[in-house]
Amino acid sequence: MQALSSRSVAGRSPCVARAQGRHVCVVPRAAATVEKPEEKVVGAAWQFTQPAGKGLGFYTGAEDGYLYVDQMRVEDIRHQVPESPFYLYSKNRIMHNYASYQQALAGIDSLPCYAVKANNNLIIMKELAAAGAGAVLVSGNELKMATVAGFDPKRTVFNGNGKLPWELELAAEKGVLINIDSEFDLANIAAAARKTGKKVSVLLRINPDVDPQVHAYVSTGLASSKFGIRNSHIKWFLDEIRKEPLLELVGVHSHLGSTITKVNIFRDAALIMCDFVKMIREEGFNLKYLNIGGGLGIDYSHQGQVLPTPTDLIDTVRDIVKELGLTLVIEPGRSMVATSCALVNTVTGVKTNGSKNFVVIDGSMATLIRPSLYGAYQHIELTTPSKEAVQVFDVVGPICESGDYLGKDRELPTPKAGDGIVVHDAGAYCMSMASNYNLKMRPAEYLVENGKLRKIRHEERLEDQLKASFEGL
Ligand SMILES: Cc1ncc(COP(=O)(O)O)c(C=O)c1O
Ligand SMILES: N[C@@H](CCCC[NH3+])C(=O)O
Repeated sequence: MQALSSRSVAGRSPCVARAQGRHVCVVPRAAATVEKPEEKVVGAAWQFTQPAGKGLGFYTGAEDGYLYVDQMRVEDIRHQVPESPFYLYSKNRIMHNYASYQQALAGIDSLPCYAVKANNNLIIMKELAAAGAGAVLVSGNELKMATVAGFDPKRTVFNGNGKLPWELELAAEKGVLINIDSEFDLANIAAAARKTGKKVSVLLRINPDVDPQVHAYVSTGLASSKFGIRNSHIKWFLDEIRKEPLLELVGVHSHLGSTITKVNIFRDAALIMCDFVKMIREEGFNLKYLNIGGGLGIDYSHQGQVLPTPTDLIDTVRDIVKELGLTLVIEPGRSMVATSCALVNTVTGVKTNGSKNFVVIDGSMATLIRPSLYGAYQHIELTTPSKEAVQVFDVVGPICESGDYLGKDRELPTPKAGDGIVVHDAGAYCMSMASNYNLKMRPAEYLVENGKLRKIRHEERLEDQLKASFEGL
């Protein structure tokens, strides 16, 4: 390993408790007025005005025990909103999370790209684009949506192991940075460049083969991964790129995985990438970008877990980026939006099978699949204080699958039909992974913004499904 590996990271701030998740504080109550869902013009970059923990995002009121979002009671919102379940977001929290990355990146050349796959709500994308974020995309439709949202295509990265010719042509046309994932992907990117006549800036996606210590389904940077090039073939890739006058190799990319909770993992990978950068430069390429992907985890446990912040993450690679004179590209998704949202559900009923108690709610694995798919924990609580007996419940949906659950073995005050119950940290990979299984309709989305409730996406209707089936009504 080269010089950097033996050095400690100068100026690294100690890990501090993440200012995310549930906070307890007293705030004045605001009435829940719903704004009409029509589009709003997005103004200049949003100014962050509230410090974390003071009515920022979701928290329990210390005096009344109600669940709040910013200054509004979730229970009041629930009574204003006709649909259930629905996703409820705090704009303050989203912009605070983005501002945390901006602050962390101070002092280095950087391109923070929001991973649209985490949440592709157009209004949320518009807010982040207006605040100056770039975007990381994995499909042509994400690119189209990002363009509508106002992201500058030249500040977007197109990633993926199965990019289609039409998607690559669109990306080439718009001047998007494109990651090379394999031999065939390189051939397709070159073909797109030739077809459009555009010069394309490309990055090589390299697997540093560092274990991110996460669920196998969200681990992406090992040598065994389906993503990225074969490292042993790197010279072949360089030779092929050299032969293509319309391709310019401008950087290297790695993405280790998601829900990562230790920043030394990012440093280990960055050091390996540093060796690749040096080797590629020696081959005569003028690299500008080191893209370390996304992957920073959040405290889903709500137990005050001490997790690294964006500053901890950036500080761990700061010296590497500076020494190499590169622009650092980051691709956060989860850590930008997860904590900004709760899925608000209604209790349908409570039952027992003799050995287990169940709270049956109207949300399900179709609305939010992470617990069913990964066994992921997302914190669950009632929207109102309760003096009912606390029991252990599985919180389940109505889908015709035994794997349809939102939480297992949760201690909750016994709720009754009609009560509000939320699944926390639902801003990332929840709505964007929702489905129509059992013909459940994907839910509406609401945003709390400046003390007001704004509908930012309609609930899907059965008519939409019938139209897609050429039937209409
Ligand atoms: C290439 C790439 N970049 C960025 C992300 C975003 O990751 P996260 O949401 O964990 O920050 C992902 C998803 O894991 C990804 O595959
Ligand atoms: N969908 C996953 C994350 C996948 C990240 C994309 N590579 C999750 O919910 O945790």
